[in-house]
Amino acid sequence: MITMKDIIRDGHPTLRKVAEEVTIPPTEEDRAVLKSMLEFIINSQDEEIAKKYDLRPGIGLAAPQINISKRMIALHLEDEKGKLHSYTLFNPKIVSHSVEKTYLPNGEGCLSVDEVIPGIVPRYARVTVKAFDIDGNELKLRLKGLPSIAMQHEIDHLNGIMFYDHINKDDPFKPVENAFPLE
Ligand SMILES: O=CN(O)CCNC(=O)c1cccc(Cl)c1Cl
Ligand code: NI
Repeated sequence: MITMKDIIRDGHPTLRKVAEEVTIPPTEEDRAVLKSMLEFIINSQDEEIAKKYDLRPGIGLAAPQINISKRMIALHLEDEKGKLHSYTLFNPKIVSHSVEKTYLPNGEGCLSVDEVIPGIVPRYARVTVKAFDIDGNELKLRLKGLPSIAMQHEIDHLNGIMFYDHINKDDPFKPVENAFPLE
């Protein structure tokens, strides 16, 4: 099982690389790694397991965070309507997005960043994503709200981008044009 010791931290070069596309159909090994990434996220949200293994909670994980520079991500979160969004994806790609932007009022965090970095992280309010599922089938997702924000945070990891790269360095809480707080 993945634990915090497997997660690389800011400064590790892999976090700033553009990850390689996964060959489709995926190998058994790629499938096993992706499943273990989802398992970690679910474990990190389980009070007992997280306490037992000292896991920091997360709603997503990208393969570069476990030093695997491949385009694989896992997400496991509920949206504002209580709908579960649980995804294990290969080669996710944003194919279209809203002009409107949104951001989490309390900012974002990252398992690969040990310190809290406050500030507005502008994200597209809505995204359409094409990807391949755990079996190599192509799928299309239309997301808004927290699922949309988390998807963008994870796809950024595949392109060597960290959430704080989006924060205004001069004024972290400066209003962003056409961006509205979530909730
Ligand atoms: O890349 C994934 N992580 O670093 C896992 C830890 N961060 C989070 O769960 C998290 C927290 C707040 C906002 C967003 Cl969008 C995310 Cl994703
Ligand atoms: Ni992250």
